[in-house]
Amino acid sequence: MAPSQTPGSNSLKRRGLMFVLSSPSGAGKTTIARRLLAEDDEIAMSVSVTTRPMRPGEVEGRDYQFADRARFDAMVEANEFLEWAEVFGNCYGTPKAQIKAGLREGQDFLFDIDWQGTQQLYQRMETDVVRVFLLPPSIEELEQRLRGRGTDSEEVIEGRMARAKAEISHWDGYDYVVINDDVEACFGKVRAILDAERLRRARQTGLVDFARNLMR
Ligand SMILES: Nc1ncnc2c1ncn2[C@@H]1O[C@H](COP(=O)(O)OP(=O)(O)OP(=O)(O)O)[C@@H](O)[C@H]1O
Ligand SMILES: Nc1nc2c(ncn2[C@@H]2O[C@H](COP(=O)(O)O)[C@@H](O)[C@H]2O)c(=O)[nH]1
Repeated sequence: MAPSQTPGSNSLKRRGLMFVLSSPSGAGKTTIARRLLAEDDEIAMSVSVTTRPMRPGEVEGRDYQFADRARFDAMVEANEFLEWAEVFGNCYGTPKAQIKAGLREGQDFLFDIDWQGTQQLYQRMETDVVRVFLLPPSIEELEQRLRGRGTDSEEVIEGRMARAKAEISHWDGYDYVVINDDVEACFGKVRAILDAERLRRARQTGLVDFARNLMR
C-alpha cells in the first residue's frame, strides 16, 4: 500500500472543494482567509480579477488580478469567469481556468466573494461548494473594524456600512454561519468546518479502492 493510503493518515485521494467565505465588508473574511492559507498547504486562494484600484499593501496576483473595465468586459465576453458580480461600483470575477483542473487533482480553493458570486458558484458547481458566512458580533463593532483597518476613506466606509444590512440578509443562503467575535475562536470553527468537509464520503474518491483492499 502506498504511504499516502495508510489508514488514519487521512490522505486518501480526494476531490478538492471550493471553500467560500462571505460576510459584510469588515467582518473579517480576509483575516480568517490569510490565517487558513498560512497554516494549511492543501488550500490555495482563488485570486479574483477586479476593476477596483489596488490598496496599499496589496500585491498583484496575490490579492487580486487588477484589470481595467475593458479587460474585465472582454473576460466576461469570452466566458472566462465561473462567476462575476458588481460590488461597490467595481467588478469582481472568479477566473475559471485553474479551478476545474485543480479540483480534479485534489486541490482545495478558498473564495473571498460576496453572496451574488456564491449563488452563481453554487448553481454551477453545487456539490463542490462549501458556503461559510461570517457575521460581526454587532453593527457597531463592524463599523469600528472598518475604521480601525484604516484602508478606506470616510465615503467608502459609509458606503460599506450602508450595504452591510443588505449583505447580512443573505446569511441563510449559506451552509455554515460563524460569528466572528474573537479571531482565534472564529478561526477554530472555520478550520473545523474545512476538516469535516474534506472527510465527506463523496469527496474521498480513493475510498472505493481503499475499502475494497480492506475487504479482500
Ligand atoms: N474578531 C476580530 N476582532 C477584532 N478585529 C477583527 C476581528 N476580525 C477581523 N478584525 C479586524 O477587522 C478589520 C476588517 O477585517 P478584514 O479586512 O479581514 O474584513 P473583510 O471581511 O475581509 O473586509 P472586506 O470585505 O472589506 O475585504 C481588520 O482590521 C481586521 O484586523
Ligand atoms: N462575486 C464576487 N465577489 C468578490 C470577488 N472578489 C471579491 N469579492 C467581494 O467583493 C467585496 C469587496 O472586496 P474588497 O476586496 O474590495 O474589499 C467583498 O465582499 C468580497 O467578498 C469575486 O471574484 N466575485
